[in-house]
Parts: sequence; C-alpha cells; structure tokens
Amino acid sequence: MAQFTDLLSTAFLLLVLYHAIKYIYRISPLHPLVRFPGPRLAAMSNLYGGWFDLSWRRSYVKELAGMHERYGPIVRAWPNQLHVRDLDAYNQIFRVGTEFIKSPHFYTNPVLTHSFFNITSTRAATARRAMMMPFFSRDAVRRAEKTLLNPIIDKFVDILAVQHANISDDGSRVVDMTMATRCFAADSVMNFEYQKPLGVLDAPGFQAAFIHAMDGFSATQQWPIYFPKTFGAIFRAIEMLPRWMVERFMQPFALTQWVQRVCFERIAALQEGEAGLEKGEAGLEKGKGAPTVFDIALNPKMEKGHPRLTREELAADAFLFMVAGTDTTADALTAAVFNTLYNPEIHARLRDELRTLRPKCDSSGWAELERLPYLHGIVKESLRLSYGVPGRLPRVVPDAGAVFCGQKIPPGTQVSCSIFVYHHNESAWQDSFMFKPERWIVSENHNAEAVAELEKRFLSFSRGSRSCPGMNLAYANLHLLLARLFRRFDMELFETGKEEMEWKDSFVPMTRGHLRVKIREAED
Ligand code: HEM
Repeated sequence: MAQFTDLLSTAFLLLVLYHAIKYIYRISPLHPLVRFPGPRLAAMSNLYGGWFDLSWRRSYVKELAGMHERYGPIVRAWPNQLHVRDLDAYNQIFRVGTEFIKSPHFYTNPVLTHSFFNITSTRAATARRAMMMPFFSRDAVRRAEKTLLNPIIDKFVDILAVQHANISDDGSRVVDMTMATRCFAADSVMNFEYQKPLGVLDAPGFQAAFIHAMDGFSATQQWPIYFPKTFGAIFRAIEMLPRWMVERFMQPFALTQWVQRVCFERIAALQEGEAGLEKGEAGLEKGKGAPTVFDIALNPKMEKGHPRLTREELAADAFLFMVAGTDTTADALTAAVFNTLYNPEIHARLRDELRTLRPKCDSSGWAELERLPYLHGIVKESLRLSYGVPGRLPRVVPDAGAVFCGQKIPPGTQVSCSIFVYHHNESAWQDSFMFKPERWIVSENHNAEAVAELEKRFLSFSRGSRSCPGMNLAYANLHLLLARLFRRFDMELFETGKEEMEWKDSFVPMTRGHLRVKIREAED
C-alpha cells in the first residue's frame, strides 16, 4: 500500500512538474521560438534587440522565406519582434511620413556615424534628405547624363576594350566583372556627387584596394548590428591609433579612412569655394561650376526648415552616398550580365533589340533606352533578383500600435521586412527564382494591368520617406551601361556558374565567387 502511495505521489509530482515546466515554457520568451526550424536561430535572437541573423550562413533569408511559406505572413522571433510578409503591412511601414522609425538597435554602424542613414527619426532624416533630393530627381539625373554619367561609362567601356585584361588563347579577354562593375559604380557615384571620380577604375585589372576593403567590411556586418557598443568602441579605438599603424596592420580600416578623408576634403573644398578647389589631394578641378549634390546643404535656408550641417555631417553623407550606391548598383549589373549570358535566348533577344539602335548605341540616352522593352525587362529582373538590401530593414511600431493582417501589434514591437522574402513570394511572382525579362513586357497574354501589379510588388529601392534616394541614378546607369556593354562586346561566361553567384546576406548580397567573362569587340 505504502509503495502504491509513493508511486501515486511520484506520478502526481511528475505531472505537476510537467505542467509547471510547460507553463514556464509557455510564458517564457522561448515559447514562440518553437515555431522556428531550430533553436540555432532562436538562441540569441533577443540579443541586442534583433534577430540573430546568422548572416555567415548562406541560407538565412531563404530560411525566413521558408518560414513564411509554413507559418503565414507574420512570423515571430520574440514576443516583441516579428517579421511580416504582406504588401499592405509593407506599405504601412514604409510610407511617406511614416511613424515607424528605423530600429535604433540596427542602424548603428560606426562607419556611417554622422550620416543621415543612422538617424532613426523620419522627420529629422527627411529634413536632411530634402536638401539633397532635388539633385537625385529624374530630371536632374537626365541633365547630368552627358556631363557626369557618360564620361564614366565611356571610360569603363574603353578600359574593357583596351586595357587591364589577360588575353586568353582564343584572343578574347577575361574580365573580373564583379570588381569591374563595383569600380564603375564607385567612380560614377563620386563623379555625380562632386564632378570628380574616386579614381578606382584606374586600378589595374579593376583590382582596386578600396573595393577589396569594402568586401572586408561587408563580411563583418553582423558585428555592428549585434554588438553595436563593442564594435563602436573598437572602431573609435582604431581611429585614435597613428595612421601608419592602421595602414600597416588594418588595411580595410585604413582604406575606409582614406575615402572618408577624400569626402571630407572635397566638402571642405566646396565650402571654401574657388580658393579651396586648388589645394588638397582631393581638390575639385577649378572652373567646373555646375551645381553639386551639396549646394543646398552648404547654403541652408532656415525659413525652409533646412538644418545647418557640420562639415563632418556633410562628409559623412558624401561617404554614405558612395558606399550605398556602389555594391547595390554593381550587384544589379552583375546579376544582369550573369543572367543574360547564362541564358543564350535572353542574350540573343537583347542583342537583336540593341542592333536596332544607332551603331554601337554610343549616343542613345537613358530616355530612349528605357523604351526598349527587353532591355528594360532585363534591368527590372536584375534589380528584383539582386534585392538591393535583402535582409531585415527593422522598424519600430509607433505609440498608436499597428494592425497587420488583422492582428493587433503593440507599440514598441520591432517589425522587420525582407525584400528577398517579398520578391520570392510565389503567389505574387510566378517562378520567382527564374530570370524572366518578359514578365515586365506588355504582350498579348500579359496585359498592362499585370505589369502594373508587378510594379506594386517591386521593392528593390524600398518605399516612402526612407526609400533609396539614388534610384534614378541607378536606373540611368543600368540602362546606359548595359546597352553599351552588350552592343559593343561579344561576351561569354568564363568559369562562372550558379555556384559562384550564390550569395550570403552581408547587408548587401555578397557572392561566393566573382563573375568572370570573356570579352571581345563585336564585329557588327
Ligand atoms: C541598384 C541600385 C540600388 C538599390 C537596389 C538600392 C536600394 C536601397 C534600399 C533598399 C534602401 C533602403 C535601406 C534601408 O531601409 O535600410 C536604400 C537606401 C539608401 N540608398 Fe540606395 N540603392 C541603390 C543605389 C543607390 C545609389 C546609386 C545611391 C546614391 C547615390 C544610394 C543611396 C542610398 C542612401 C543614401 C540610402 C539611405 C536612405 C536613408 O537612410 O534615408 N543608393 N537603397
């Protein structure tokens, strides 16, 4: 009898223990995490207020897309952190004048300190952006086409034609297109900003040290996001070291500091006017009086609500434009070249279309090229499948709270949206992983409404007050450069397949290998 009572009380105790554990588990923050494919992702998700995005793992955002397929449009990482894949939610979060501020845990990168990228408040960032946005409008970019965009494009294609490449056995040249497009983008953005390029296109074989340094930085991007204080402290400590020491032992830092100095000197030169333009390694050429991106910011009008920026802030914005515009533009160009060459039918259709232009299309402008349906389709697909910034873009739910997909979301919740996830929502994009320029072309079985619907779901430049200010510049460069490249050269892939083009999320996508192409002047 005693044994039976013992057994019963043990069973009872076990039952109580089981329910106690279950209860503790249910009220503990671990509870929502069981819905995740494994504890790895969950384990550190609450650290520093972000998802632990395991960005060294190639499949992170792909896992996220899979979770949405399994669990619906809202996936929780933590009670106060969630990921949404719903167009209405996106448009609510990323609208003009949004009250969903950028997450202060995420937008902390010390390399971008003083720039408006790290300003979380929409109002403060908008006031600052407003001074520069007129120079990025469609009209402004069109006006700059001949004087600021084309000279860099001409230089790029001329280099491809004559220099910097190894001649292979069959007489064609092998070009590292991953590096080439990034050198092009960095020089193009800098030229657009100050009418003077950075000079990286001149690096032999496009192997510019600064572009390699940017790679080094991209590879460490999870650190400033998850360990902002530690990374910030390390960064500040490095800034205090003597320059020779940084140059000797920390090349990526040294090169980044060099470009930051170039930006600072160029801003100083603009501030000091003509006298300043003549001095300094980064001095602008005398006599080039066209307006620059910083004209309004250098002469702010208080009555219009313009903030007065310090030289550090202006230089930080100049540096921001350069880094924000380099990898993104180059990734889209790389995606365009790779996918076009990988699919012979797409390549042939593009070549046929470009042959309708004046010889070698050297004088065709952006407006004309944009009207070429197939080229335009290639540009759109390249942007869709290079994603711009594929990861989380976290924002904070405002005091009024929010409603996503019928669910009430409390204030203070951190909500993330991934462009990668949206662009691979199969219910919106059929065969989402396939490169299909024709999906953007109005045809017999694909009407204008269907294309307009895709536009609504196309998020490469994000939306609203914090969307990409460089969108028009990027579109112009993509149309102009791709037309020139495919019209002037015969190209084929060289030892580059899908495996080399696989990527991981380092804020921007970083491919496993480089895109290399054989290139020779086209005869027709
Ligand atoms: C294919 C090219 C490009 C793509 C796909 C792209 C995409 C994006 C995206 C998605 C964002 C939002 C990021 C976020 O919310 O954290 C962004 C922001 C930004 N982009 Fe771009 N971008 C491109 C080119 C450029 C160029 C050429 C420039 C400059 C000349 C530029 C400057 C910026 C800046 C300054 C921001 C920060 C905006 C802010 O914080 O308010 N981008 N871009």
